[in-house]
Amino acid sequence: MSRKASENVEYTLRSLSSLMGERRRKQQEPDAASAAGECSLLAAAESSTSLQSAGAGGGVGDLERAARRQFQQDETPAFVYVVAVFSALGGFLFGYDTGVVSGAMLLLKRQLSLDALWQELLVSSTVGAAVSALAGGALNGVFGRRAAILLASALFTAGSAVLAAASNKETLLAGRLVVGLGIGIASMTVPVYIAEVSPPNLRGRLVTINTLFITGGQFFASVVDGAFSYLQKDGWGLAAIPAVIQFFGFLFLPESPRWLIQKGQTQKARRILSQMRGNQTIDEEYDSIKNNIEEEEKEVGSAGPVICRMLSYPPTRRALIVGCGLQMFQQLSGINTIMYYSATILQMSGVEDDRLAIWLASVTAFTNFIFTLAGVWLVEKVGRRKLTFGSLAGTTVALIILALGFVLSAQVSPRITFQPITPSGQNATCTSYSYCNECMLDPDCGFCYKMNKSTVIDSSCVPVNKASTNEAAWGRCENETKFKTEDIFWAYNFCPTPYSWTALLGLILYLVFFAPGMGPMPWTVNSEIYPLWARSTGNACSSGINWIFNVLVSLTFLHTAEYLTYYGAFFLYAGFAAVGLLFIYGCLPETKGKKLEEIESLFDNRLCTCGTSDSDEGRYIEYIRVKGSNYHLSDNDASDVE
Ligand SMILES: O[C@H]1[C@H](O)[C@@H](O)[C@H](O)[C@@H](O)[C@H]1O
Repeated sequence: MSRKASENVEYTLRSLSSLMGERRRKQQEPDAASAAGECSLLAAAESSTSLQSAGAGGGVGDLERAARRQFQQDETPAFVYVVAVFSALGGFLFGYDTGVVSGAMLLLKRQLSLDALWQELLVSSTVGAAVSALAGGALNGVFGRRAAILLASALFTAGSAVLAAASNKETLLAGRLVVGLGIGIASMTVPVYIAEVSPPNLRGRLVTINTLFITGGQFFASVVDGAFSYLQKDGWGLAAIPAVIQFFGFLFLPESPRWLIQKGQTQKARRILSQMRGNQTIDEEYDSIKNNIEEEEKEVGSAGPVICRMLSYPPTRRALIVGCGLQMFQQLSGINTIMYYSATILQMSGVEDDRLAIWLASVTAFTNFIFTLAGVWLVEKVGRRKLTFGSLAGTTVALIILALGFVLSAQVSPRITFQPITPSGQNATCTSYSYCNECMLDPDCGFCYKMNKSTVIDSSCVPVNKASTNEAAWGRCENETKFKTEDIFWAYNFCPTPYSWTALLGLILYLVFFAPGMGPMPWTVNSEIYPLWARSTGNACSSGINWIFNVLVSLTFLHTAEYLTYYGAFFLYAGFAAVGLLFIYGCLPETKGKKLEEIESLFDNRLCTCGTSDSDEGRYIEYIRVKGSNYHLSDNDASDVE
């Protein structure tokens, strides 16, 4: 801390309380000089007319508000937003390409007669993202953030073109792999880049916009899936449009000034930094970044692979554990299972029509998107730590409700009352089950039944048609168009239940709680907790962990459900989430409002002692540039401060 403090030579660091105390004292003195004195503290800001009049005429409250407005205006030139939005197109592509696969698969498995192995290969080709996210660290370090983003958008464009033109499964797989490589690079680079160009008071919000774009991409993909189901075409090629826009946009956008300073390109870095900060002087920020880089080099050295240096230097080792842990718990709390299987959960709630289920799945994606927007708003208000903790606590409760919905449904699971004769040569496993619940958990079987008012009658368990899970392989449910006219129902992967509303409630609550915190915060926090020399590598590792656990959790869901039942699987996720809560409580420090260069010191203490230093939260520090015009006011009122 003392090391960092010395960087701000021109700055006076005071607690807001003492500053406000001083202001109030002066305000109480009746002579006009007090108002003038007060204003002189702020008069260094370039256009301080409004402040002066507020200070002289209105009270301290008006003065504070005017100052806050003034400085917030000063610190956010539109250019930073443009840069953030162009970068976040990478998030949109990440969301679109991961989201579009489920709908596309429904069509493709018929058109190209894909067997289970090929379907799994195509879905899990995002594993390419894990590989490229890990490799993206070196790429970012050597060639810079801008080059990495350009490469990612080129890969997205090429991959989408291959997917759009693909007429066989091999070409599809190649296209998916290329897109997967793009997703991995974008997912680790974009948050880092946005964090590095943002002013501290907006950093959380701007990085969180990237996750907003991810969930926006997922929502858009679900709408495309719905629309394209009428056209019998898949919408994979569409991703090429934003990819091309991003590519051309980034040809004109600048490199991260922090990376440039690290590479010794100081003149260019200065120019870009001042472009990003509008009318602000950048000396302090520039010096602070530069000093920091030099000190880090002295302290940690520059020999050996970055990951080894990170692991042997306690603050970065701790940051890495926190970053990777957050990404792991994000995935272990089951977000992608919820997203991929939301249509099934909705079908359990009585939605019979496939197409309606696809449309309702876009309502799920929309909920995820809208509540991520709440996260964008909350991140600079309540801070990362409280937001993540509150979000995961709510997610845990929602998972328990979801699991209870499945427990109740299992208890009233319809009995199998009709035993059709298995045609010779066919597997008889399905017909040996006694309850729908057992039948539903076997991926080879489905439940065929009639309804008498609200009671299930004449029910049987029969093998599913391998080519289309909408029909049975033989028997009454063999022909989709025919059985629908005869009032016979087919349930694959679910059972009719009167408790479906509990699962539905759990699903909605899950998204409402997960989306503002656990969705975006792992990305946001990772973009800020590593010092510059370790930032690319730290983000590469944590993004890699995110992708590895993403693939693990989504691919194992059906098997987990087979062994543990649906409610077992959701209780398991709730258990992981509960462990995640302890981890966040103990280990995640608050980074809100801090300069990137200050954050390393938050990891100076032994890991998992954050919970004990909570009393520090709520004390806000204000930097005042005595000469010059940089000025930070915390978002919080003086009354928040002890
Ligand atoms: O932060 C994102 C977001 O929450 C997405 O909805 C999810 O699919 C991703 O896996 C996650 O990393």
